[in-house]
Amino acid sequence: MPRFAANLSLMYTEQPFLERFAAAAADGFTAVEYLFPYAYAPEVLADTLAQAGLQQVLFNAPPGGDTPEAMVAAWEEGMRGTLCLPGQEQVFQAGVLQALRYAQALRCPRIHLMSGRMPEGAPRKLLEDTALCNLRWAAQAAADAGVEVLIEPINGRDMPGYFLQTQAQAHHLVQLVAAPNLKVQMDLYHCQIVEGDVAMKLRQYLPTGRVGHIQIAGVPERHEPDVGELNYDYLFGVLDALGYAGWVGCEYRPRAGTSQGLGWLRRLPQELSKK
Ligand SMILES: O=C(O)C(=O)CO
Repeated sequence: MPRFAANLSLMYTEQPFLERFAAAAADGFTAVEYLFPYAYAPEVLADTLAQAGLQQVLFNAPPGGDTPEAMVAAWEEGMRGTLCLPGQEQVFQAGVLQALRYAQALRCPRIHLMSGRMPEGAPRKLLEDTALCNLRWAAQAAADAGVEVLIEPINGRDMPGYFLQTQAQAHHLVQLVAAPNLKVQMDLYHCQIVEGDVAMKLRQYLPTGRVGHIQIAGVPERHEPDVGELNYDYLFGVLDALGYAGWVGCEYRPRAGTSQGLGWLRRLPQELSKK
């Protein structure tokens, strides 16, 4: 069975952020991911992880902005990364360097670079060239720090105009850059909304070795993975059959209480998550 990480941006929101770590550990998780660490000093987060006995497996580079306040403002204004944005290269690079500093302090092996929303009227080729240039730079900077960088296709219903929406688009960029530490973050929720055929997409892409992280949620409401149009018991079997050894991030909004909603996990025939 896969190894599951709690996503502390969407789960345990009943509690203040720093208390979510202990709550996840109390429910048996040994790993966490979340969107952004920048509102807290890295030492505070490292201590919180250590006290809860958790490992950090993923977080995002800044969505835009160059201070914690500006990053929050950028997110609230709808910025969803700068990877594909011409003219934002310096903001992109500063954000990656900031993320790598946190990754080292938190011993986190991978970071997600959000690709951004397409500016109206911008030619896709220009955005793709910008993304490629930025990815080459980021993969090298991250390799020097021993960290993987990920890009993720995200559905355009949740993020209208998002640059990367299909698995094929993300894998195309990863193949062009051809850096061993650049991979795709495959969120099965987004995959089902945009293109469907999820089991076959797993069978197509996992054997390439280009998928570095998986995330899950029920479709269409992004609740627990035991509700909605995807059959996750079946998909977890597909992951096992394909020998997927990475983490599966639980990036969903609990319907009515995070711990109360973990029945789907408790019913799985294995320890809750493995180191
Ligand atoms: O919205 C998502 O799926 C993300 O992973 C954002 O980082």
